[in-house]
Amino acid sequence: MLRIITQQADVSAELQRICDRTHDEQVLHKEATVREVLQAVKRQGDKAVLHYTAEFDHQTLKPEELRVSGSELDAAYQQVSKELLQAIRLACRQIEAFHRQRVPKSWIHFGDDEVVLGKRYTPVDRAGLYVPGGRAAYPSTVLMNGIPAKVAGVPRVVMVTPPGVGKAINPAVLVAAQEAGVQEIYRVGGAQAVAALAYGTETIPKVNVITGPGNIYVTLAKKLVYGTVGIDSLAGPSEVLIIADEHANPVNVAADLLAQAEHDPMAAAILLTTDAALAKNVQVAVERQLVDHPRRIDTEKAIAHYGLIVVVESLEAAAELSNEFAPEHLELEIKDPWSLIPQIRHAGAIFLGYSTPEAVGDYLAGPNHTLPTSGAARYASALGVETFLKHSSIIQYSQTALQKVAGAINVLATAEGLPSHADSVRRRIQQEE
Ligand SMILES: NC(=O)c1ccc[n+]([C@@H]2O[C@H](COP(=O)([O-])OP(=O)(O)OC[C@H]3O[C@@H](n4cnc5c(N)ncnc54)[C@H](O)[C@@H]3O)[C@@H](O)[C@H]2O)c1
Ligand SMILES: N[C@H](CO)Cc1c[nH]c[nH+]1
Ligand SMILES: [Zn+2]
Repeated sequence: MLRIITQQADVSAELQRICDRTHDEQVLHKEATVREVLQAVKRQGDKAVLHYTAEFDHQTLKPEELRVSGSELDAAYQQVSKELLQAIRLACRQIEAFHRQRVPKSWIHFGDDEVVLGKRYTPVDRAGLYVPGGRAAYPSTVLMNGIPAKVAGVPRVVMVTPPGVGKAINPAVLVAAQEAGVQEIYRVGGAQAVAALAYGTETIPKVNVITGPGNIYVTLAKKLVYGTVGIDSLAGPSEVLIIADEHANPVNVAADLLAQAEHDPMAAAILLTTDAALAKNVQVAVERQLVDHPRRIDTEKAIAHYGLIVVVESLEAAAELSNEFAPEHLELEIKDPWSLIPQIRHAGAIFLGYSTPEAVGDYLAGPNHTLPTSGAARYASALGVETFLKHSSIIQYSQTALQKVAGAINVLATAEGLPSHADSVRRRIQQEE
């Protein structure tokens, strides 16, 4: 049952508990498992990858089966319906159109005294995309990761995803990969997949950046390999926070809460509402919608542990609580959503109005659905083209320009106790004189 509390109760502490669910003490034993997997893959390569695939995914693979073959890729097109292929292609077009807007561009500025300054963007050489596959198949995540990587111009893009029953990968995932231009796919998931991408194995190449969402094991692994490789953000178990007023439809609000809760027993679903009657009606609607839910057990777990309805005093109070939580997805199911926007400071994606279910963003609105969770939206953002790019600063000085700043550099270098810095400038000035 989805709990209802009022704002008088210690709401902030309760929201913090839900927010911290992936980095609290209860996940420490999972972190120990992940550390063990990372170390083993680093030392033993494919052997460890295959061992953990047998242990956690219950699939016994030979090393040569790790990479998805060309014939399996071709066959996938025969296994998906025409409607699914059309939907994937529509999503592709919309996601690509969105991500092509405002791609960071290199720039150069020619200033006085022949000083040239700028930034030069270059893609990483190799990117590794993690596509989840434990509890559901995610062709949409293939597109959300593969398309920005291709738009960024990454020369080698590889994808990992867990093997399903009979070692097979969901054909929709394989079709989505090909539509996004990704051909190099390995059947491995969890922490062992992240480790393989971070350290490289005999079969799986080491990459420069690992992107993509995943469950607690994947997210902890990404956190631990950060530094050896870059990562997009900590995009862990899904979450939604809905701010709703008395005009919101309780059945729709309930459906949106369940749409995130159904991802994972560690998913979070929170409603902040100014209307006590709506709170009760949503609670009832959630129960009803759970009755025949095909993913009932996991979804109920998420709702029981990380679900909450709070009756708040005002929309402003709701916005403040939402900022404390910093949700992955924020829905504003209120009459004038634009009026609340200035108060929203931290959210991965914001969905405005009664007719914008979060699912539209999950699949095909265009913006990326790989988003920071567990409070990471306070400092991180959606995956984007820039995730696959880095920039080098460009600096060129003429002799005249150097002469003008030599004195100041000398003072700064002396203050820092770094004489060779000062010397490297002074020598050039003296050479000219
Ligand atoms: N934040 C985002 O942007 C976003 C987007 C899409 C999905 N998601 C989240 O991605 C996740 C997908 O999770 P999933 O489980 O379906 O797929 P997954 O691929 O993330 O995880 C499955 C893998 O977890 C590993 N694993 C499972 N149990 C284990 C155990 N006991 N010990 C060690 N490893 C274990 C297995 O190796 C398996 O391959 C969900 O939490 C969903 O909410 C987040
Ligand atoms: N809601 C997920 C992000 O938390 C993305 C997704 C993919 N498919 C369905 N939903
Ligand atoms: Zn979703």
